[in-house]
Amino acid sequence: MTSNKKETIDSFTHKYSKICQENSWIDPSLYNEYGVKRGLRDKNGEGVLAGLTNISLIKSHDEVDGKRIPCDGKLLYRGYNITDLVKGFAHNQQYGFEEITYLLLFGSLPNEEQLAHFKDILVESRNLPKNFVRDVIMKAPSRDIMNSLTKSVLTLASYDETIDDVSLDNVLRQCLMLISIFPMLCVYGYHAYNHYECNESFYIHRPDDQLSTAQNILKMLRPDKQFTELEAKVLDIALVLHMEHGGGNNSTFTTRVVSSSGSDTYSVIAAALSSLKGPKHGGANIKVVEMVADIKSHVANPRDEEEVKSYLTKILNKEVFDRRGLIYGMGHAVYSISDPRAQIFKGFVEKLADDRDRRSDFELYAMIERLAPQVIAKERKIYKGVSANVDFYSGFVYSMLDIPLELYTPLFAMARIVGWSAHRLEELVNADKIIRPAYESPLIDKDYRVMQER
Ligand SMILES: CC(=O)SCCNC(=O)CCNC(=O)[C@H](O)C(C)(C)COP(=O)(O)OP(=O)(O)OC[C@H]1O[C@@H](n2cnc3c(N)ncnc32)[C@H](O)[C@@H]1OP(=O)(O)O
Ligand SMILES: O=C([O-])CC(=O)C(=O)O
Repeated sequence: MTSNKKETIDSFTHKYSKICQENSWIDPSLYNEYGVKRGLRDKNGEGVLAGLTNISLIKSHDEVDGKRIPCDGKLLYRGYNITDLVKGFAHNQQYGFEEITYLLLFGSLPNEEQLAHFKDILVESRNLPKNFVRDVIMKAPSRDIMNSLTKSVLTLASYDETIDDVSLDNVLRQCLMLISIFPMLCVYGYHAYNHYECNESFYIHRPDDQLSTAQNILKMLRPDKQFTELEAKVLDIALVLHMEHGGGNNSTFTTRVVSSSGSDTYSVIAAALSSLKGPKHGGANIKVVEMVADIKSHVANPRDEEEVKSYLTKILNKEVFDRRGLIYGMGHAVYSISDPRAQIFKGFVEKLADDRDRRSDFELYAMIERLAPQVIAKERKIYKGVSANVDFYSGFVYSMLDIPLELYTPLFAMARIVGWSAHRLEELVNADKIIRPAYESPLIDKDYRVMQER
């Protein structure tokens, strides 16, 4: 674009964005007047009921004498406590991602034979169309691997002759294919970016049919294909913790909404990915790591609580960092006292940090986790507690596995594709009704005026 053209457009958008701001503004008091729940949530954090699901259950409070009393967060996948599931496969020295995929999609834990067969099916489903890496992934590589993943998903639709068939067996086939190829789409997308934009060497390692999803991610990522058992097990747990979180989280609700219009699997998943990458949702894991780096580079003594507190206050007041006023990795739309997934991360992050010589970083994270709720409560009106969410420690864990920052949110997607798939199937089986909430409007009638009279 010539600099003249750019100036013309910039001056138009500068002027008209102010007009948009003025004409789009709705008096916040009208939300109360019309009984509209901002963000579809009550002030105490309870979401508007939008559906029923058997896939997972999230508990954040107890009902005592008709009152909501916040409690430690609890998450059940198909009725099983996430903490027990993780303990179960970790105790058996197994990888959990494939087993929990089976559980979330089909509703029950697999026996050995069912799991072995299911793993074979995932391997069989892991097929990229001929030359897809060359023709799609290597074209216009971007630092934003979520966008590159979305591009790949939408392009895959062109290779599917039954794209519009929303019968369950076809949708399940499409979902299994996406679940098994997401790691390739993300890791190869990163390699293309790293080569073309960062001048690094380009290599494509193929996944190994005998390895688990977590092992294959590390194998495809590393130049020498090498990783330790501990690294792969830690990544596997991280994947399991991110697989599913009810029907109401922003990306799964998007899955439900777009599925309800009758759209195809590729479009549904592209929409869910677009939701997940937002910094208030899955994109927060990148932001947390950037925020902690920013704190380290601006606070003279990161061990000094008062200095860290004062910097966190500046973040909240939009004076520093990305000036959005958010302390990333803290707070949740549902949980108040704790997010069980953050607790599980915390259970092993300290030991991992000691192993990796990152003790001082761990201490800073732990300090932020302790101070942020106090700072947020002081500066904002809090109706329920604020605590660390799943995104708080995940990025730190990935950094200790030497996973590049660009892949943090894509890793969330590689796991959540399973939850989205289960919800898409559940929506198609049960609801079969277009989702269409209502918007109240304070508009008044205006008389139309022809162009010459305006
Ligand atoms: C996988 C996931 O999606 S987990 C969430 C990942 N996102 C983040 O970590 C980003 C930081 N956190 C946030 O932005 C928020 O906590 C959210 C979006 C997750 C939840 O927001 P809400 O549902 O509005 O939470 P809640 O009702 O408890 O918030 C009360 C007030 O505190 C503010 N608040 C909550 N958490 C934070 C935070 N981390 N930083 C700054 N302000 C916060 C809210 O903006 C809200 O203020 P408002 O009424 O002026 O809008
Ligand atoms: O439930 C939410 O709103 C966000 C969340 O934690 C998730 O999707 O994992």
